[in-house]
Amino acid sequence: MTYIKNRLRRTMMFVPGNNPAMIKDAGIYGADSIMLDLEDSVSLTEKDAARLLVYEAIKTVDFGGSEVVVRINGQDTPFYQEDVKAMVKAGVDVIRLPKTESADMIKKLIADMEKAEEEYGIEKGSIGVMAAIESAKGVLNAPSIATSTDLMMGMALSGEDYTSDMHTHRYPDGREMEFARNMVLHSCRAAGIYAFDSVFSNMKDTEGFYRETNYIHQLGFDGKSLVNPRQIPMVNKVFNPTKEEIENAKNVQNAIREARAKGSGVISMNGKMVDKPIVDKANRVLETAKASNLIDEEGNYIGE
Ligand SMILES: CC(C)(COP(=O)(O)OP(=O)(O)OC[C@H]1O[C@@H](n2cnc3c(N)ncnc32)[C@H](O)[C@@H]1OP(=O)(O)O)[C@@H](O)C(=O)NCCC(=O)NCCSC(=O)C[C@@](O)(CC(=O)O)C(=O)O
Ligand SMILES: [Mg+2]
Repeated sequence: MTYIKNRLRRTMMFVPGNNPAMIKDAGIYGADSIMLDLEDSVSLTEKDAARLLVYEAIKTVDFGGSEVVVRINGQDTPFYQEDVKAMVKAGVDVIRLPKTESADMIKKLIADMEKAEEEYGIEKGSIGVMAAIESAKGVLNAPSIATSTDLMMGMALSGEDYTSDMHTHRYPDGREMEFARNMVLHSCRAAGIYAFDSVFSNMKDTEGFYRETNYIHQLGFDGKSLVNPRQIPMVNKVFNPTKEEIENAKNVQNAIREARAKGSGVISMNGKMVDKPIVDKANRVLETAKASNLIDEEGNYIGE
């Protein structure tokens, strides 16, 4: 496996690293990324067993088209060093560092990965990293964390630990996470990396899940961390462009082509101005549609 810098990353599903049944079938649900977890879903007594299981799984399980990410244990734990070594040796796509609070923590991770890469003869730079932002300190340092290494694939806001650190809870309107969401998102956009929103832990609250997913899609996040396969189609429904949006994007491209042929960079389409930023947005809609297999090579709609 090798880390791919640019790809579709709408859904990143946590899979407990000590659950062989869940790990074995994780690839069938069509998540863009599967995140095998060695941290908080694994009890202290199971840490070594989970590391071995995840190592074997990366080597042997077919995860379909999903990218494989592993959330290792934090740098303040006795499990961290072994986790880094084992995941580098296994050749995981991306390592996710939990509870990241500074650029120095990422620099330490990179140094430890490089040591392991040398030891096991793995190509340097073939494994990406991502940072989970889970505290006030992490949020305030998000801009420097985002730019701490060229191998940074993205950052995720971790709503459960973050709201605990802030002495609050998760509320339906999400106001308690407004500042953190905007800090993480702006840091990611400025650094040109992916931005992931938090898990939504109440599996029964479908309405709440849709409300939150629509909200973070509107803000500009690339995707969301998930805890259950039932959440995958719901996120895709929100993030995938509709047939109407795809048709509109194609019309924008045609309109600007026409305008440029006449020597202009701006044109009116159905009473709305079309210029460069509108064209950039239309291009992004069509790139997402293509990556999600909603249009074919010629741009014809083939989605459901
Ligand atoms: C929540 C629940 C117990 C519900 O169980 P249920 O039994 O009700 O699920 P059902 O829907 O009935 O399952 C139907 C079928 O799907 C299979 N299936 C279910 N879930 C699957 C899955 N995840 N992967 C593969 N397969 C799965 C299941 O095996 C069954 O298969 P089958 O029997 O064959 O039909 C279960 O989903 C689960 O354990 N989730 C993962 C929880 C987890 O990892 N938490 C830690 C990460 S968060 C954190 O740490 C906070 C954070 O750090 C986050 C941050 O940093 O972002 C922060 O601070 O915010
Ligand atoms: Mg957490």
